Amino acid sequence: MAQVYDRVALIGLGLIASSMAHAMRRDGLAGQIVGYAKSAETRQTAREIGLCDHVAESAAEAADGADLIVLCVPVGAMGAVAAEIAPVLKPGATVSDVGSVKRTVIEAVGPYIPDGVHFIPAHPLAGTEHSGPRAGFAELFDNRYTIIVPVQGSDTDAVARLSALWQGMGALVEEMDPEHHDLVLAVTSHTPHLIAYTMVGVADDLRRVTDSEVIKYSAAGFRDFTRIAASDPVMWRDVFLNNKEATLEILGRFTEELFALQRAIRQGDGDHLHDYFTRTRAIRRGIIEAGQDTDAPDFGRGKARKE
Ligand SMILES: NC(=O)c1ccc[n+]([C@@H]2O[C@H](COP(=O)([O-])OP(=O)(O)OC[C@H]3O[C@@H](n4cnc5c(N)ncnc54)[C@H](O)[C@@H]3O)[C@@H](O)[C@H]2O)c1
Ligand SMILES: O=C(O)C(=O)C[C@]1(C(=O)O)C=C[C@@H](O)C=C1
Repeated sequence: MAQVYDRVALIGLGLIASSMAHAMRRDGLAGQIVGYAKSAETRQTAREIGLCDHVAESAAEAADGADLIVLCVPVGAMGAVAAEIAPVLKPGATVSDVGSVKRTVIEAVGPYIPDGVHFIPAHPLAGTEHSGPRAGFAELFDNRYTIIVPVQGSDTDAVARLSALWQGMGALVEEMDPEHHDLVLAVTSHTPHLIAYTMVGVADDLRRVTDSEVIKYSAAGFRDFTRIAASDPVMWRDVFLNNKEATLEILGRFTEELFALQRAIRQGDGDHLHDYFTRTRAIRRGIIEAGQDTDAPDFGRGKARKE
């Protein structure tokens, strides 16, 4: 694929930024990649592994002269970074981000974007429990959705160009409005993470109390919970503080269902349990039959990735 942007600045050099750097290089999508992270240790690591063409000493130095600036920092840090880079943004440049929450990021960053600069928030629905500049890999976004969340008056050419970059990095691109994004992600990502954190905490408490080996002998499902619960605490603290309304709404519904199942177990109501599990099994099967399982070997064939 041809180059999409001349100079790309990545602010924050963790899992997502480093994966973007590898993916952009794999496909020659950027003429030059400049990076910056707050911690000197991270900047040093990025230099050692040759992650970018240049590692800057400030966010403003990285953003200066860039055609695309992508904010890859925890959601709670987006506004401060936007304030820092605002004075050096060149006319016609695009500022984007990869934050897991969209409405509060738009509120925090939007006011700093000068006239003549495009602001196009985005969110790749891809990740791992690892963080930092060594965690990235070029294939992270392959066949995964990236949600672009255009703000009012977003320039269509600038949106198309950013979409082309994400498609070049292997992603399937869709657009959503911020409120819808935050609600969908509260269901599919944020609340499930909270449940995993809770379950791992409960198991850990139990281990201490009984001195049994619940974690050592955990089966596959629980092992997945522990993987998710190993995710970066700063990132996830910021997700919940910034998607309060939607996660509280989904948690409320979750708790109601959980109480109903708890009552069914207590009362020996096998029909309730059987009906419930039959319904949830049908959901998984429906996803697979509809060809919506992005892990299926033939998913997205011919849609996004070039062979
Ligand atoms: N990890 C995931 O699964 C995942 C998936 C999609 C989107 N996201 C979002 O992407 C963003 C980055 O997540 P990540 O997983 O790459 O995190 P990470 O912890 O791997 O990296 C974050 C980076 O930001 C830097 N940083 C923190 N505050 C900063 C500041 N004020 N100025 C400059 N640099 C700063 C850190 O030094 C680090 O290099 C977050 O907003 C997160 O919500 C994460
Ligand atoms: O696979 C994982 O480790 C993830 O949790 C990735 C995951 C997700 O919930 O799917 C986590 C947060 C993001 O904003 C997007 C993707």
